[in-house]
Amino acid sequence: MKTIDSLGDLRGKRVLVRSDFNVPLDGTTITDDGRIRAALPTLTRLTDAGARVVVTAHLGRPKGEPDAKYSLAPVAARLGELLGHDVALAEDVVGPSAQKTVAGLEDGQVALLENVRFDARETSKVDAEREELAAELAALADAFVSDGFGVVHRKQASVYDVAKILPSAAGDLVLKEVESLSRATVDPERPYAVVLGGSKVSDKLGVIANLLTKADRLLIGGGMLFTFLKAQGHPVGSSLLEEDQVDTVRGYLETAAANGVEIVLPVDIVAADSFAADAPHQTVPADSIPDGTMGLDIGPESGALFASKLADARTIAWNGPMGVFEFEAFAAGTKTVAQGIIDATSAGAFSIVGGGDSAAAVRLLGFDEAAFSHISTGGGASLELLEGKELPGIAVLTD
Ligand SMILES: Nc1ncnc2c1ncn2[C@@H]1O[C@H](COP(=O)(O)OP(=O)(O)OP(=O)(O)O)[C@@H](O)[C@H]1O
Ligand SMILES: O=C(O)[C@H](O)COP(=O)(O)O
Repeated sequence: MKTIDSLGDLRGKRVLVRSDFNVPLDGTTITDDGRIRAALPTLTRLTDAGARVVVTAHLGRPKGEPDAKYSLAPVAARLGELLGHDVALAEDVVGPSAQKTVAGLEDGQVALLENVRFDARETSKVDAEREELAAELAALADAFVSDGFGVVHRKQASVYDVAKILPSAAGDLVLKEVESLSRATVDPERPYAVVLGGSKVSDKLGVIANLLTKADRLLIGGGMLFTFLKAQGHPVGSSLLEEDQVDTVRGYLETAAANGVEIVLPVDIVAADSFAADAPHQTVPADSIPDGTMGLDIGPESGALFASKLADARTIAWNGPMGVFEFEAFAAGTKTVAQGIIDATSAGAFSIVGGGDSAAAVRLLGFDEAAFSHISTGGGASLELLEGKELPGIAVLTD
């Protein structure tokens, strides 16, 4: 991959940086700023070099038009605090405000463009539409640095197309992530265990087919476990479910059995009456979730089972919390798995935590980040790398 050094002397140059600032928010309060902090090395390196830094990023999944709920204003404020000087936020993506903000930048200053997904062309499946937005972004800069590792699996204008127009390089975060994750993709030490959870079920079910050819054990928790339970013929109440994936998942179970890959499913579930922090709840066997209740965490027996399957692993990748860890009552499964991974790491395993929410869970639940071998800022991106896929936002930076 091309590095920032390859861009030459950047003093006085306008450098467009794609960062991943898709941080968890509670209203306008950032509940975990890990992704912003992870972006700082590249940003300060560029400002130290005298560049005029223009950052583009997304937040959430707005519908291709401005939506105040997804404004990057809280991010601009936090970034300014962390950098120690104000970060101007343009009111639009590439319009008059963006152009004026960039024109006002001095050497060594940083500005942020408003949520790039406020422009429908960013995520368009039509090449020409993305290319048009990429050209407008490129017109704001002299060079491009791709540093939003969490989004390099997206073939989007600010990630992929713009890199084809400007002299481009991978930022330090992207380089570090790719190097660390390669320990799990290039000849991993075995047993290799992958723990999957979270709520982006449709995104993540697809990765299982590929992981079945790479990992020795797959531990399934979080929102996707219910599609597995359903595939085994069990009731799941009103839990998260991808009904149209049930047959596919049944196929995964068969393939795993035929290939000698162990799929470990929870044996008990914490089922709640509703999706709320104070919802009445009970622990029930995984094969009999009562009607009208929803599974919001794996149960204690499952936690112990998962920990035992991690204890002798030599490589571990974890993506997605085991339950709704944001609510204290449903955080135990995620805590037990995090502790299991930490114990295995102390015993010599190489461990990767992937996913904005998983990394946030580790910090919010009070675990020491240094107790894991690598905490990735990427969710889908780290998973796709683990699957062995070529990521568009990486491929485009390769000579
Ligand atoms: N059983 C469940 N039902 C509903 N939501 C769940 C369940 N288990 C976990 N979650 C939710 O999953 C969310 C995290 O899922 P996600 O797939 O986004 O994780 P991630 O891969 O770490 O993050 P990202 O893809 O954003 O980097 C958390 O907010 C958590 O509350
Ligand atoms: O949170 C993430 O995983 C990245 O920021 C990508 O977001 P997306 O899944 O909405 O493309």
